[in-house]
Amino acid sequence: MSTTNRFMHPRNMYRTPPDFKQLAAEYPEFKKYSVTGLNGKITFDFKNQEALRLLSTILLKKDFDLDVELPVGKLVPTVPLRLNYLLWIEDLFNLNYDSKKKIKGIDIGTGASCIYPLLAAKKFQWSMVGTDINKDSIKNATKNIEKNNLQHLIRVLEVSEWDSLLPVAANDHYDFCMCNPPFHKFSNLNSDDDSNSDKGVNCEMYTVGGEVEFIQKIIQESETLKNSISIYTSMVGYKSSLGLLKNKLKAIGACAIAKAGFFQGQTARWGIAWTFQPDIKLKDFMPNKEFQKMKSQVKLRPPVSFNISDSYDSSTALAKLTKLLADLKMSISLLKSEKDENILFQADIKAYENTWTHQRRKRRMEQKSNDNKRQKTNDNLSNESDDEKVEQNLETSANINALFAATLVLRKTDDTLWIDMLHLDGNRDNSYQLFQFLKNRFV
Ligand SMILES: C[S@@+](CC[C@H](N)C(=O)[O-])C[C@H]1O[C@@H](n2cnc3c(N)ncnc32)[C@H](O)[C@@H]1O
Repeated sequence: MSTTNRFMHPRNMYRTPPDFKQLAAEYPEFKKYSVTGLNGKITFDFKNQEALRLLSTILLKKDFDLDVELPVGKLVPTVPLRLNYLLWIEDLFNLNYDSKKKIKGIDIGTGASCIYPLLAAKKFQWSMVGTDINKDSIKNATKNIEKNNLQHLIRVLEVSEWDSLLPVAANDHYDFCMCNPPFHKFSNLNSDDDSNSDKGVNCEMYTVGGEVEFIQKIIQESETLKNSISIYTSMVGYKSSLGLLKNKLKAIGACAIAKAGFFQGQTARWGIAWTFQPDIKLKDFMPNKEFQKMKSQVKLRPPVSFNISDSYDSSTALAKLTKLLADLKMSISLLKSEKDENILFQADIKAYENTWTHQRRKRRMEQKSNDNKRQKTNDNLSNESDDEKVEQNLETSANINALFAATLVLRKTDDTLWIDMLHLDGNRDNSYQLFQFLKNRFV
């Protein structure tokens, strides 16, 4: 799993990226946009819109058996992001509904691809109404629905910019609504402010007040429609919009509000959901936060220990350990051993820089840099620049946060000397490297 894909939804099949080699072998047109490196690895040109169009078309066919036409000049929908959003909505239904319940939803601004209704119908058998203001998009969306024989589950509606965003008649009930709104404000047109955004035609990506105004309109309509839709949701393009929208929802008395983070490749998007039904539960999906929580839960770890070679007695081992720690420029605060005679040394240690890997190389480089400095000083004796001093100060202040901290213990049981590292906190790779470094010097 690549670093950027580990925050995808756990059920998102693209956590394991597509096998580009296999795609190039199966789809000859794919080769046009991929380059085979000397190591045989295939790299795909993700910046090229034509390449992305082809990739999305292939993935929809291969993984969902959907025949989809993505017209030139229209937004190219990337499949992993669309799936992340739908899977979160599915999570919300899993929390509230029994799995057999038939689900009915609205997709505001379905686009020329009609991607959300197609995926929702094919993958979950949800029945969907998609809306759009663009005639050509509606035409192409209809074509895509017919090509896949999904007319019994999907209907599209051409609406006007001035109509309500939610086409809900009196006595209608929908289980949810979703929306991938035009994110940008018209004032930002051509400002190139989001290099990650999918390239689409203007009305697909731009709207008068940007996404906040667009979603606020959904919020206002929801205030009137209330329980006619059980769960209201929208995708959010800018994280900064989330707070504003949440406040608005609190002000109108939404019973529950939840947020989501959709992370895929280099693109991050967010989601917001709300309900006016007190019996509906909502839950956040913030995979990056859960990852941070998991990391902090492994802070306290069992001791990592090794026993010291017989060639050391207590005093030579203690002398060597204190010298090593001093040479490694670690911060050491000695801890009282609570009268346990077997504990020869106990201290909280903190490392601010990695001084234990590539020691020989570092010594050589230090030597070289000292020689250069000496030469420079000789050339220009009293001319140490203020810039250099500033740089040194910056370096020191940048190191204020420790790389990791641990408690280090040297103890004796029977006739054996032990070193333990416990309560490891911070960068685990670095702390294990230090552990290995000490072990190599004592074993
Ligand atoms: C960012 S695109 C999303 C397209 C598609 N849902 C997707 O995810 O690829 C936004 C869509 O909203 C449509 N749109 C803009 N204003 C609208 C409105 N007032 N009512 C319905 N759709 C609208 C645009 O034409 C465009 O197709």
